[in-house]
Amino acid sequence: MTADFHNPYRHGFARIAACTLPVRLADPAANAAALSVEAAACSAEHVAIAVFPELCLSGYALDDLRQQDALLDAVERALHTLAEASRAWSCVAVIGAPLRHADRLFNCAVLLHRGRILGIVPKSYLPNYREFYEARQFAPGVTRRNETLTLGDMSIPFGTDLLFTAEDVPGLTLGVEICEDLWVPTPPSTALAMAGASIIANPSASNITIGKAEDRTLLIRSQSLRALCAYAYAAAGPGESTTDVAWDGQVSLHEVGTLLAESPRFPRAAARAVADIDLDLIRQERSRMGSFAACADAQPPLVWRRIPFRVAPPAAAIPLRRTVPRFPFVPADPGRLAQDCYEGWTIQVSALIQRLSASGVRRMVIGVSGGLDSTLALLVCARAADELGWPRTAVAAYTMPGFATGATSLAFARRLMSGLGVSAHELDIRPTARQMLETIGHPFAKGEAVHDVTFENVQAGLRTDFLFRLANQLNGLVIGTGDLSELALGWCTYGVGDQMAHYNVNAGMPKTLIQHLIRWLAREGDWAEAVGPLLDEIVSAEISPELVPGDHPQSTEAKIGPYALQDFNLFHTLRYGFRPAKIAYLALHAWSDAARGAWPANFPEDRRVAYDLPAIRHWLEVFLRRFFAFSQFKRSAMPNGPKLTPGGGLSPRGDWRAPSDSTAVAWLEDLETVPKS
Ligand SMILES: Nc1ncnc2c1ncn2[C@@H]1O[C@H](COP(=O)(O)OP(=O)(O)OC[C@H]2O[C@@H]([n+]3cccc(C(=O)O)c3)[C@H](O)[C@@H]2O)[C@@H](O)[C@H]1O
Ligand SMILES: Nc1ncnc2c1ncn2[C@@H]1O[C@H](COP(=O)(O)OP(=O)(O)OP(=O)(O)O)[C@@H](O)[C@H]1O
Ligand SMILES: NC(=O)CC[C@H](N)C(=O)O
Repeated sequence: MTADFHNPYRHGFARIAACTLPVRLADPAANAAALSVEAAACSAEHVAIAVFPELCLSGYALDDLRQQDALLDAVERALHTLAEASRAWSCVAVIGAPLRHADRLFNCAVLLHRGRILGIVPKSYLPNYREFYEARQFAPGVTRRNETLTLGDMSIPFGTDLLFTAEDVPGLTLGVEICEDLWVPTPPSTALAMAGASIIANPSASNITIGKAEDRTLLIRSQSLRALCAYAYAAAGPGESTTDVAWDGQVSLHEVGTLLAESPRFPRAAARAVADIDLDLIRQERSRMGSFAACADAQPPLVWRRIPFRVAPPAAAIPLRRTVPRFPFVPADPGRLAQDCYEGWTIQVSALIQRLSASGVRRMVIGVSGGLDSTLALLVCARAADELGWPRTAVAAYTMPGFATGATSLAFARRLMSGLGVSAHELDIRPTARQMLETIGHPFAKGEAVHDVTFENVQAGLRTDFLFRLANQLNGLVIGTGDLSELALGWCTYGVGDQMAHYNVNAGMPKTLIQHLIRWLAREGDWAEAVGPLLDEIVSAEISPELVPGDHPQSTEAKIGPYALQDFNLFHTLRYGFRPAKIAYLALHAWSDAARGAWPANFPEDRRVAYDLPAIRHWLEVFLRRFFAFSQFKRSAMPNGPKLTPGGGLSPRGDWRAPSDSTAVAWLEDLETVPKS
């Protein structure tokens, strides 16, 4: 049965929980009862895997009580009870318990599911330093592979060679390591991930000391990034013995370096972090980064036992448990956004400085329209001149009014050039454009109001012609202005205009980030006073190519879609290769409710809009047609320019190689699976 469109399992997600709960020391029956309540609650929330703390069935901080047979017998009885109780849960519960095996005692993770114990994983590396004395009671599990543990009438796979694979959720494979295992130079999760585990569960009992939570987070986050996996970490909290240490019950879910969910620290009651893990994202990252597979292939061969289980996820609509950022290129967190602006801008400036130095030219030549893109490029040029110790007049800036140039844009261009102190020029392209239109026999030259693409491109082309010849004359480079979003949509004029330049500083910069970058630049640097308020005005203006005359400026977004949505579509297509139905599903979560989720700082209130599914679907179709079937020939011939965002670049020599004569059929077919309302 195919799940409902509004169901995360249909779109490659699996719901995972990391849980902590109060324990009673040396009281397995009571702990089993509490665990049962929590596992049932997770099941009710459609969780596929719920991870509980290390030794939570007995309590962790028991020291030598761990070796008491009465306690260990009680643990085994409690496990039987839990196995029985698990018939009522749909989730796999990963719980910690001390278990006897082969005349030794092991610190174990037990995986319970629908009345069965799927397997038992012993802790590989025991901490036995500072406040830890585990080696006094436990045997290390690192060498235990391919064994079976007997518990009453149950024979259970036991070892560090176990992987748990969902048969009915593609890409869901679970590997387990326990607390200290993460703190060693090569954690078992590294091998587990390379053997196919997409999710790593870590039941932990990590006492808290000042600053330690940060260290844990650093380890978890980096392991999830390095092993390209999701990492569910569940630490022991209330109830653990405070004889000599204290506990904070930290639980968190990370996915490939990103924190998805965490619970408050120092909980007094049961607490959990729940999130939908993107298994498509993990698969895509692993298959793209060939070094992941190469590293896996270079390891000494190991035999893994793969234990199957069935999640039986719900088929009906259920809400997604995950924040989907509205602007994948523009973080809502103000600190992160400021940092991204600083980095993006500095990369642009330093790349331009390198190109200017290497080429030996002494001038930058640029067309200034008063629009966003040329504003940013002009600021980059001005700063490059400053850093090179050149006068600002080394920037030869030209505003070139045409048939549709608005008075506001022209005024913006003039004020910007003079405020920055660059060498400012005005060059009317209309006589030359008329001449060209007449020469090619265009009806506009005879006075007819024909404003077709030829009419538009004659203007864009002449501007570029002027700039290139001026560059020859001035010993300069033409600095390009076209941005990443326009390149994605083919919204630029081939061979000229914002498609062509000697060096394009904006080629890697998405439009949604440019808007914030200009706001940020309005407040940074020594030009804040001279042009800061002007920069705010430029960002607030309607985006328009101003190539067609009319009562209102030509609206770019009315034609090719809101950049907010098109940048969203671009990011998920480019970075992860997601199918259109998934992108539409994600966009719906990001954009269907203007009141849900954070907006980036300073984002204007009147632009805080929502998009419903029909709008999302419509603009996604425009994107797919333009990106896959139309615009690649423009990208195949694009000039040099730096990649800027981790979301990707579109250079045919770098981040995006594609044929110029492809169709969009496969993507449009997939889009058909998206409901029309
Ligand atoms: N697959 C292919 N391989 C090689 N060449 C191909 C091709 N498909 C079409 N062509 C050729 O390319 C031409 C189409 O490309 P092109 O000449 O670029 O023209 P086109 O893409 O039709 O028009 C450019 C559009 O971009 C807009 N624009 C331009 C500049 C800036 C902005 C802005 O707002 O920032 C917007 C402008 O308003 C106009 O609508 C076709 O007429 C054909 O000659
Ligand atoms: N009136 C103009 N004077 C000088 N250059 C222009 C003019 N109009 C366009 N250009 C040049 O052509 C480029 C492409 O024009 P376009 O309208 O796409 O860009 P923009 O106005 O800078 O920014 P946006 O695309 O955000 O409106 C400009 O960045 C600029 O370099
Ligand atoms: N239980 C453990 O393995 C704890 C050891 C680990 N280094 C920690 O303090 O988090």
